[in-house]
Amino acid sequence: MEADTRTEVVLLACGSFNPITNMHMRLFELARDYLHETGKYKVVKGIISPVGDGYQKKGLIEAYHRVAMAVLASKSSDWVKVDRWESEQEEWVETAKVVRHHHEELLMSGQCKDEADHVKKGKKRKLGASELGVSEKLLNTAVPELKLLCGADLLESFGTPNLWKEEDIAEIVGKYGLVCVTRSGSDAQRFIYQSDLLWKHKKNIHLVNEWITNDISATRIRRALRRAQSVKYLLPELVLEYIQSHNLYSPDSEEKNADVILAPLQKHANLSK
Ligand SMILES: Nc1ncnc2c1ncn2[C@@H]1O[C@H](COP(=O)(O)OP(=O)(O)OP(=O)(O)O)[C@@H](O)[C@H]1O
Ligand SMILES: NC(=O)c1ccc[n+]([C@@H]2O[C@H](COP(=O)(O)O)[C@@H](O)[C@H]2O)c1
Ligand SMILES: [Zn+2]
Repeated sequence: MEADTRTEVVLLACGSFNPITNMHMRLFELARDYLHETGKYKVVKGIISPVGDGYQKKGLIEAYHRVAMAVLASKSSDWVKVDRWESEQEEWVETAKVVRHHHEELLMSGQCKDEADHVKKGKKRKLGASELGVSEKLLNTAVPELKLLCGADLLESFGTPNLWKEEDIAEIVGKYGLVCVTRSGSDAQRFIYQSDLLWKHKKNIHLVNEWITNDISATRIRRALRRAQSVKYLLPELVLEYIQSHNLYSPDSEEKNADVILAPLQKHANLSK
C-alpha cells in the first residue's frame, strides 16, 4: 500500500457564534471537501473557538451559553470540536494570538505523542544530541498544519481601519494560512487582488466556493428570535432547544454592549494614538 503523503490540516474557526448556526457547521464540511479535492491535504480536526465576553460586541451573550450551544452543535460531527480557551480569557485575545495558542497546543500534543510512543515501546531513556535532531525532525513532520477558517466577510474585515494589525494579518496568512468560504455580499477574490499583503500570500489563502448559497447569519437569527419568528432548520435542533429553555436573545440581550466600542477598535485605536 502506498504511504499517505498528504499534509494533515487542523481548521480553526474564530467568531462570536452568537448563536452557532447550521452554516457555521457547514463551513467546516465545505473547507474539508475543498482541501481533500486538492489531493494535497488531509483534514484531521476542526476547532470552533467562540470569542470571549471581552470582545464586547453589541448583543454578544455570555460566553458560557455560546460555548454550550457550540458543544451541542458539534455533537453531530465526529471531527469538529469546541475549544473553550479563547472564551475563558478575561480580556479579548487577538486572533493571531489564538492561532498561535492552538499551534503551540498542536506542537505539544505532537511532543506528548512522541514521548508516549517511546514509553509504549519501552524506550524511555535520554536521547543523545544526534537522536534529538532526528526526533525533532520527525516531530516537525508529524505536526499538522493549522489554518484559520473563515467566511469572506471576515477576510474583508481585514480592511476595516483599526480592526486588525498589519503584522497579525501577515502572521495569519503568511505563517499559517487561511481557508475562506464565499459569502453573498462579499467579493473575496477582488479583496485579495486589491491588497498587496494578501496578494503576496495568495498561495496560502484557499478560497472555497459555496455553490449551494445559504446566507444564514447569526444576526438574522437573533432578529427572528426577538420577533418570536421561527428559526427551525436554520440551526441545530439541540441549539434551538437550549435557546428556548434558557430564554436567550431578547430585546434586552441585543442591547448588551450597545454603548461600548468593540475591543479590537479600542485596543488598536489606542495603539495608533
Ligand atoms: N453564511 C455564511 N457563509 C460564509 N461564512 C459564514 C456564514 N455565516 C458565518 N460565517 C463565518 O463564520 C465565522 C463566525 O461568524 P460569526 O460568529 O460572526 O457568525 P455570523 O453569522 O457572521 O454572525 P453575525 O451575524 O453576528 O456577525 C466567520 O468567519 C464568518 O465569516
Ligand atoms: N485584530 C484581530 O485579531 C481581530 C479583529 C476583529 C475581529 N477578530 C476576530 O474575528 C472574529 C469575528 O467575529 P464576528 O464576525 O462575530 O465579529 C472574532 O473571533 C474576533 O475575535 C479579530
Ligand atoms: Zn459575523
